[in-house]
Amino acid sequence: MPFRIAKSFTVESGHLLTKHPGSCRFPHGHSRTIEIIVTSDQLDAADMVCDFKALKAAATDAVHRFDHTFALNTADPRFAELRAAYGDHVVAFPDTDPTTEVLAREIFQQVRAKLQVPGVRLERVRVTETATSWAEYWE
Ligand SMILES: Nc1nc2c(c(=O)[nH]1)N=C([C@H](O)[C@H](O)COP(=O)(O)OP(=O)(O)OP(=O)(O)O)CN2
Repeated sequence: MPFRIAKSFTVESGHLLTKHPGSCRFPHGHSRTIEIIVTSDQLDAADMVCDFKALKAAATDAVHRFDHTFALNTADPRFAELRAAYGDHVVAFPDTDPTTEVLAREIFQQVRAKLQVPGVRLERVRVTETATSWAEYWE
């Protein structure tokens, strides 16, 4: 797979980590960059892996889910109350903390299901947490 391209997105994303021993167990937010990275053995008739717009189309819903929303473990005692108050702006993670690793896995699985370009493979998804930390998921 000698060719690799990526499309990046930025979201304003809130969460808390119920299992974290430090300050991350309290509500806080991140300006996250989400990178969708795909590979291909060859270029198409337009001399591209695929149009960047195809990556944007495949990733928009998965990325938008985390923009100006709050990701929360359903086991958090306040989950039901917050979901009732804020609806889909509280994104449910069943009995799982929405760590950066978990977000990367979730986005990877959603984008892979939507990306339908012959010969193009979703290689990985990288999600930043802060300016100095990120997580990737691939299969
Ligand atoms: N492996 C992971 N570790 C941590 C996660 C995570 O999702 N995966 N998340 C957090 C917190 O959400 C925290 O906001 C980010 O942690 P960190 O990078 O340590 O942030 P700091 O700004 O405190 O970094 P410094 O470089 O130490 O200032 C924690 N860990």
